[in-house]
Amino acid sequence: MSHSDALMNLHGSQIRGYQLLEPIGSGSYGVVYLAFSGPDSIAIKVSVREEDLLMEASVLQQLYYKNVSPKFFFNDKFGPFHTLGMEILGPDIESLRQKADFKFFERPTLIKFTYQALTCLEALHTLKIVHRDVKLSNFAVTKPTTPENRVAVRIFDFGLSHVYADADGTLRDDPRNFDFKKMKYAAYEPSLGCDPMPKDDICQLGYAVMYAAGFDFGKKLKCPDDELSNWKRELIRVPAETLPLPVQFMLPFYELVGDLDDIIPIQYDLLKQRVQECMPEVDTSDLILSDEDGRLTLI
Ligand SMILES: Nc1ncnc2c1ncn2[C@@H]1O[C@H](COP(=O)(O)OP(=O)(O)OP(=O)(O)O)[C@@H](O)[C@H]1O
Repeated sequence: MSHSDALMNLHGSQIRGYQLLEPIGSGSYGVVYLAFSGPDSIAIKVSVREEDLLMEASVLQQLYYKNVSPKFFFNDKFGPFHTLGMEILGPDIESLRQKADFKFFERPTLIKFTYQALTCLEALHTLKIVHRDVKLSNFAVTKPTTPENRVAVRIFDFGLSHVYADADGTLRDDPRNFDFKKMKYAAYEPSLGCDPMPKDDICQLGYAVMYAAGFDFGKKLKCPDDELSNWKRELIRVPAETLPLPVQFMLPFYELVGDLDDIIPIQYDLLKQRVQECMPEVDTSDLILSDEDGRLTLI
């Protein structure tokens, strides 16, 4: 059996006293299992990529008290695999988008998601860590705990993350040498070959929000490279003329994203203020995962 087949067939295995049940998600390099020990349930990611998993464990440890990511429980070896035990989250934002009417979120949901996702990125960037893989499927909501099913946005999957600077601000190289030019949804500057920086995470968040609003981002990504690159550049230069219709109402946010650079510190409060300005009546903390007859809707 190959390693990737074995990764999918760990049901019943015991890791650190937890019994693995069914896989609840999988990505390019890992499978995430639901695991139980008595009444406790957690998520365990099992992967063959040691370096990425160690990076992920380190980021989760640093974010433990920030309430922006799943809580870290352990990392360990399991035969040829590497494992990461963490708090179990609710559904990821991409699967919730797929379940939404017409496969896009209503405007208030977009505002709440963007606002809370910015809080997640701020916590990460404060640690001088850049995520580099910001997309809807790398955000999830917490498991609902209140009777009205209130949830909060969390960021996860730090396999591509990088500590981009030392405490004194000296920039650090990543020996893994990922080629972000090949990532179709890379922000404009990384798509030209520049190292991704915090502003690029926010730019990618802007793309994710367009997609969540119903813009056919998949089709855009299939454009020839030159056309795609021009569009990304124009989005920064003249957002009012370039923004797709479903997110025109968020122009104040996109204008500020277009002004970000790598020198001036990012003003997260101002970004969040701009998001709020787009719909002042929306309470950005009031995110609900409604469950009507088993149909999950993020509102
Ligand atoms: N803590 C968690 N709780 C619940 N589900 C999770 C958790 N972590 C990950 N998942 C699920 O597992 C899926 C895969 O996880 P993740 O994205 O971390 O794996 P990956 O191999 O790094 O993926 P990618 O190909 O995106 O890099 C996620 O989309 C999500 O549905």
